Amino acid sequence: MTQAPPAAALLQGSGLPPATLQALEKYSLPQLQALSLADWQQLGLRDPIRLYRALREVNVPQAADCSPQLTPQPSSGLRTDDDLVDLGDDDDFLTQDLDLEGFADQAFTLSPAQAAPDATAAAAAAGVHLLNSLPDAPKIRVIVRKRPLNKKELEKCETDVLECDSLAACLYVNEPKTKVDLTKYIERHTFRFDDVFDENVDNTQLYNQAVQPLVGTIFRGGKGTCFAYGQTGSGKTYTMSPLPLRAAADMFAIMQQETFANVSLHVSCYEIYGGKVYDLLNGRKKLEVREDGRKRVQVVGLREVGVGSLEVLQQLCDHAAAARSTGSTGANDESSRSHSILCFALRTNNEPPKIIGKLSFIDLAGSERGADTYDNDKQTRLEGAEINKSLLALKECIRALDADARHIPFRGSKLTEVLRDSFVGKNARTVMIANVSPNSGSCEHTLNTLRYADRVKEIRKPGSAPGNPGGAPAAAAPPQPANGFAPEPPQAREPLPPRQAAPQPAPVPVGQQAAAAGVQHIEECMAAVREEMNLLANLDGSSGGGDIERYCSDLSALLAQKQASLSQLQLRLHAFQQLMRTAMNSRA
Ligand SMILES: Nc1ncnc2c1ncn2[C@@H]1O[C@H](COP(=O)(O)OP(=O)(O)OP(=O)(O)O)[C@@H](O)[C@H]1O
Repeated sequence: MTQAPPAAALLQGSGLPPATLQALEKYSLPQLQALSLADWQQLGLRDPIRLYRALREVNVPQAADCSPQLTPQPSSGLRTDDDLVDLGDDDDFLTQDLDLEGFADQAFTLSPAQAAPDATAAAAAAGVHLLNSLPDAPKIRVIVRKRPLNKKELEKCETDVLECDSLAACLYVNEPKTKVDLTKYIERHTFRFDDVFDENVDNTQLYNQAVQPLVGTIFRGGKGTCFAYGQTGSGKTYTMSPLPLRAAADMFAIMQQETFANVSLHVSCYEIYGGKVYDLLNGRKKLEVREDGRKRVQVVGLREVGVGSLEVLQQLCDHAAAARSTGSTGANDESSRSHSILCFALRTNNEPPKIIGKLSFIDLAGSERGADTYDNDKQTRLEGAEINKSLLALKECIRALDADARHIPFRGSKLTEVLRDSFVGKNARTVMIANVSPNSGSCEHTLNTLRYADRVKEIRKPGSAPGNPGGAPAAAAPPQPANGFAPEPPQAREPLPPRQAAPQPAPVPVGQQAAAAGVQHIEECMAAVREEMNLLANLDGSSGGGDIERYCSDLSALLAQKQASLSQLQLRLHAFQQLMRTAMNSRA
């Protein structure tokens, strides 16, 4: 313990209770500064929020010594001055509409100093150029990434069932099927997204094309969210893990310009596992999610760390990755069963600090859960049901956001609850990356992933460009940022055709088509039963009124789906009967 002057002496008259001041006799300001609110609580310091505010009022020197470490802390190069931030309790730190005060009137142009030909000016100029070159991101962008066949799949002589047409942003799935007479055939499904990346596209290309525009978004006072969805082993982590570093490199470059001299980058990282939230930068500390008086959801006590370099960020990412939990399931031994969320915040350095932009990267849990329902114990089943619930809720929220719906069902899961702040607001932008495996053995899961992604964006009417949902007129397009920066318009793509996920049957005789329709119906029924079982398993975990209400509404949605499927089958059968009659009449 250091012999520096006790914090108590500097905090006399700050309004802190005598008991707290007495406890502070043991600590210096730098020591306190190096700890989080949670650490203070562990040290027995009462009322940490008041303490934090009192510390803000005194001229707190930079932390030179981080001695009383209670929890694992990434060490070298860390800026600890903002470790004390508690997103959950201080309103100054989270604003519904991000605060661009001080930036609002500034155009991103070179100052005379920046125009001077020295290294600093050149870096600043590069930052200006980079920001100006980033187009505004569309409101919701859905892309698909196919991974290559892996060694194991090649050894098993599995075929590649995916064909990508990147120019047309189309993906074709050649699904191997068996007819009722046991002959084999291929059913071809066509999907179209905002972008389709084949196995030759590397992480750099993916970042530049799909994710980098989000960096521009956050420097213009917006919020960016990028998440990866897909079955276990489809490449979510491979895709997501380099993105934060690449984004941070661009952020640091942009921050070289004078306009952002007073802005610094901060990161937090947490995991949602079984509906509970764990801090990945604070020894997997369990965190509570609460709604504050202004109905804003806060992750209380989440540790946020100032990041001054890519090296430090790399260390933090490694630390978080190691802390992320994996479980063993019947579906995959190394399956990741949690959602991990890494969140960047751009803050001003003045007091109180203001957030000017937020960027979140989410590596979702594996989307496949059917196998868990049968193969594993109750705990695993419950986890699977929780994951299903959150993925369903996520889809519904994005669909509602894209449709500018008045009610967004954020309360549907913990995941959507904590993401609410990232999704809402006129300058919120989302990129969904659907990862798919190419092997024939994964065909069913691949189709499920593509249908999920397709549903996320299906409600955009033909004629509406990405980011301009529902074919709304130009006046309803995302507004210009307040800072005067004029972004390039989102890249125009020809209007999306109506939903194309419905299987296109190969030209086979009418009788076989009818049988195939029957088989498809059986498969849909089985999927619905599995879904119902998941809902029930989930209900099993608790008997709260909210859960029962959710169960009823989920089940009711499922039943509606079943009814629609039955009606569709009846229509198809009727059409087949007509065709058969016509054929028989023409023969007679
Ligand atoms: N585009 C790609 N190019 C080359 N290899 C890839 C690609 N995508 C994934 N892989 C490889 O495939 C394997 C599985 O990828 P990854 O771990 O990212 O899957 P995941 O979807 O995150 O799975 P989980 O849900 O279990 O975490 C890894 O060995 C990874 O290196």
